Amino acid sequence: MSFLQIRNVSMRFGGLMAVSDASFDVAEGSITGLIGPNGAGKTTLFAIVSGFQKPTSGQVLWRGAEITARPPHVLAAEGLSRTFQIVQPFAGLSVRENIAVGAFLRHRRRADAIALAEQVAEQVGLTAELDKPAAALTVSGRKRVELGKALATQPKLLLLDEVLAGLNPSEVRDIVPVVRAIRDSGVTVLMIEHVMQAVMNLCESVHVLAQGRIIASGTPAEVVATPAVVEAYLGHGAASRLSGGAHA
Ligand SMILES: Nc1ncnc2c1ncn2[C@@H]1O[C@H](COP(=O)(O)OP(=O)(O)OP(=O)(O)O)[C@@H](O)[C@H]1O
Repeated sequence: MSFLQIRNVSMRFGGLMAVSDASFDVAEGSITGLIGPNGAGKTTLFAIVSGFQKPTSGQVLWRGAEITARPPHVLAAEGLSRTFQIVQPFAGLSVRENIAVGAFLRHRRRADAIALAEQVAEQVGLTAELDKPAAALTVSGRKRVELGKALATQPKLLLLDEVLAGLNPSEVRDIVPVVRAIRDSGVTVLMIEHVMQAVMNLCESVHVLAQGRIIASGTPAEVVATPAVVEAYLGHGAASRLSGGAHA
């Protein structure tokens, strides 16, 4: 049985099919990538999987049970959490308190939530920043807080929406092992990512969305060598131009 199954999911906004008949599976214990050009429908698909949006049609199954349109807080309690592309820490709260917001899902007592937050802060490399106001952190620090907040809900499946966007190459190199360690601790990861260096390093399998459709699935090396993927990113005819088969 697949851990997560996305079955023929479509999402229409007026005349626009943001996601069109998308199907793919995520294996338990994997780091799976979801890539594609801007506007391909990746965030919309995440919103559907995490219960923030109800698809026009199709189903999401998790551990064999249908979870389509189950509310986000119910899914979080069941072990499915997500991060957001635009990170918005609670500005008046410290890093410790921000991460504890996630931990309160599992603990009623403040002391317990804070203890879990401190444990998670170590996992995401924020121990030295625990007392700082979250708003005082760099982009990279705020991304770690967002990751920590989701991790503090103790997910079994973690959806990461562009955690590496806006980071410089050395910051990306620093976060890649953090994501890998999260998976190694038993959390299945599905990540939207534009930073291909990280996708190549981290993901065992990748699904490519373009104009709402899954156009390729495979290992990172397989999908980047797929002509349809090259064309989705670089335009019609790009694949044959790159391989020297035609002249622009
Ligand atoms: N609530 C909405 N109402 C109308 N159109 C929407 C809505 N949400 C997304 N869209 C449209 O759906 C399409 C897919 O958007 P989505 O944000 O899912 O793409 P994406 O692949 O995540 O893009 P990016 O990589 O730029 O974040 C876009 O054309 C977007 O404008």
